[in-house]
Amino acid sequence: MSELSVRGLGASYGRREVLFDLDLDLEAGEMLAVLGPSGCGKTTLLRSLAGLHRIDRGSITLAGTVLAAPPSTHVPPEHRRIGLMPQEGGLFPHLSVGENVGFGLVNPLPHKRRGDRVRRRSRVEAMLELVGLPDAIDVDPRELSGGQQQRVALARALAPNPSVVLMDEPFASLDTGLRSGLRREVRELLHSSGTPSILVTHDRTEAMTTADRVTVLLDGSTAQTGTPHELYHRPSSEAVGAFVGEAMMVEGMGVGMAAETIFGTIPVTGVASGHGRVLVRPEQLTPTADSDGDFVIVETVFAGPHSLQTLEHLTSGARSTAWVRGTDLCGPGERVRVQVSGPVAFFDAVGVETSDRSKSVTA
Ligand SMILES: Nc1ncnc2c1ncn2[C@@H]1O[C@H](COP(=O)(O)OP(=O)(O)OP(=O)(O)O)[C@@H](O)[C@H]1O
Repeated sequence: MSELSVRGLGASYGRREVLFDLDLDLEAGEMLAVLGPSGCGKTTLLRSLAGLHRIDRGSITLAGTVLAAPPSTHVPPEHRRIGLMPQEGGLFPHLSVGENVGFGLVNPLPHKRRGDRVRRRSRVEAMLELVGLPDAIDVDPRELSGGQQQRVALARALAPNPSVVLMDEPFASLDTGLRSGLRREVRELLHSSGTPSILVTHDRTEAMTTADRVTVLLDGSTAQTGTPHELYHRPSSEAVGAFVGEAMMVEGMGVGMAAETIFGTIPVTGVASGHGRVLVRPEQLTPTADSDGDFVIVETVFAGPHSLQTLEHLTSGARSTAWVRGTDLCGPGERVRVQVSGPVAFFDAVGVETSDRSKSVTA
């Protein structure tokens, strides 16, 4: 059974519907990324899970307990056992680091607070130790770097021992170098504490390199859920394929386990028939100098370890791009033949991926 299960969730602002019929499952101990473009409803989803936004339809269940199922059930945020790590940390500037981390540990009933102080301090110390800031308890959070503030925010989210941690673009304000280091750190911390988590992001690299599985949210609904590898190599639609990585859509004629394209006959991930399109990634193309080749190099852009070449198909004029390695590359005007290292995903005329296996990972 999933730790957190969302079924048919609908949410709106006034009469404007933002989330539609959304399904999502978070398994015990995993990190799930919710990846989607700006405005697709990611924050609304997190706020709905945390109980800060009332949903219109569907249900949210945590470890077998229904948290929301309108119109009858709406468990308030403080009773959900869900930790929230907002964008930019959201630390209280008038409280010390220790007071921030201990904020959710104060018993709201005054007569139950006796003995709490010692327990609370020891929990705060343990959390600060966990996130690598053991000496920061009395520090003013404004004196910390962006990365340190995010670690305090994680300590605060974990302190009440939540069943799930939700993170809303937690690394967005950090510079690139710090971001990838902290991503790895947070991932390891959450895995070692065994707390399942949801990471909301519009950054596909962040989602694909950090999470165990990724849910792609497009236009307010789940487009596909799978491992990063599944989403990249077996996207269920052209839109998902293009959203998770650089992609070219090339006309093709399905002929069983392969498709005929301008690159020749390429193996496909499923079974293909009729007219459709294949999704080709730039790193799958290998141009080789050949005076009889079907393609001509239009441009080569040096980009460090790889160069990006633009190729034009001589007969159709169709352009494609290839990531190529090496220093002795063909230059503009040179003829090349192009090999594709398949298999590639084939989409039929209505844009649906034709492999049965990919459908099994589609939410
Ligand atoms: N309080 C609000 N009232 C009305 N509309 C809102 C409100 N909050 C968000 N919206 C709208 O709901 C839609 C989804 O917003 P949401 O913030 O959930 O998207 P998002 O995917 O998190 O975007 P971003 O990545 O830019 O933060 C957007 O079109 C937004 O304009």
